[in-house]
Amino acid sequence: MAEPTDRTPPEVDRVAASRAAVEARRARAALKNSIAVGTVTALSVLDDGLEHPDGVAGRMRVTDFLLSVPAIGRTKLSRILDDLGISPSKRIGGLGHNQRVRLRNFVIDREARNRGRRKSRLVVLAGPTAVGKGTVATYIRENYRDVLLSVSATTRAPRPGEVEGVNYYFVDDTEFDRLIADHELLEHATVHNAYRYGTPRAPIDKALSAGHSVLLEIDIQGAMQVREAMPEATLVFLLPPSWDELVRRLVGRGTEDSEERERRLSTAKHELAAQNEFDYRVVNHTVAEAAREVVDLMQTRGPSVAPKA
Ligand SMILES: Nc1ncnc2c1ncn2[C@@H]1O[C@H](COP(=O)(O)OP(=O)(O)OP(=O)(O)O)[C@@H](O)[C@H]1O
Ligand SMILES: Nc1nc2c(ncn2[C@@H]2O[C@H](COP(=O)(O)O)[C@@H](O)[C@H]2O)c(=O)[nH]1
Repeated sequence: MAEPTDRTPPEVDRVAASRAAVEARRARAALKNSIAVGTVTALSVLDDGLEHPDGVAGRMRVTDFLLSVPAIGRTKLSRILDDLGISPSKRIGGLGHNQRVRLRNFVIDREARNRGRRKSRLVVLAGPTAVGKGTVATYIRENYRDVLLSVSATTRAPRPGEVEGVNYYFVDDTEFDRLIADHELLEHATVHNAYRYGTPRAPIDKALSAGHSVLLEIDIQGAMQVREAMPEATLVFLLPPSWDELVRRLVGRGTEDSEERERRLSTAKHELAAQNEFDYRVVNHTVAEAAREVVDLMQTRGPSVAPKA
């Protein structure tokens, strides 16, 4: 669909603009989903847009296109646009020759780097409350023996059934302050504006040196700190099949009162918006399948990765 011109009557402008916006939203959603499951590459969408400037992909803003690519978020976006010499308002179909070449080379390089899925010894699993991070992480600990599941320190009280040193190290504020002061934590954060959580550094260094894979199940602030401290880490965002299912899981778990549930759901909305900052997204339809997808991203050693029957 063509951009509105000065000669277009205002009513047609509005209809055309809203139709274009709907189509662009659809294209962005399709791009996001298809890249996640690997059926369509960003390059094929880009080429479609370059070949057909008036088509859906051609009318997509370069900004929206780049934001649809996993692991490109708003923070990286402006640096990428600067490097490519492309203004944020440009559409794919409106790029000049040199801009086209630079953007295309950028996408080709990126896809070549990601091809075959990057394997890492350190994987960070994050995602909104009640999506199932703890359940998937526990499944991995019990079924994939070569993977060390990091045990965090927290200032929150144990829930019924939680065991010191298995689920968490339960510490008070004074001890948490000491852990920070002595640089014993790889990352730490106050989660849901309530309690403090942190990842002890020493067991991770030891496991990595011994050639084991390590899984961290932490919140998004912590994931970003790990990326800074250890850029070789792979960041995985766990998604619920739907928002309603997320709420069902939170309510069904029954471990928070309604005030705490509201607080967690409000954090969850912000957290879902950060998913493009991650290297991979995995949808937690079933625990075993989500766990397998996460372990697939790790360099695990031989038979220890076989799940129990
Ligand atoms: N694939 C799944 N299908 C159905 N229910 C699930 C699935 N994964 C987890 N659950 C259930 O969802 C609830 C929340 O899971 P879990 O406690 O692991 O979430 P979490 O992401 O660790 O939450 P939080 O960040 O709040 O600690 C639990 O009752 C769990 O049994
Ligand atoms: N930044 C960190 N976040 C952590 C860590 N350990 C757990 N968490 C996250 O906290 C919330 C709440 O956990 P809950 O057990 O009280 O329900 C959850 O999102 C965890 O992922 C950590 O070491 N660092």
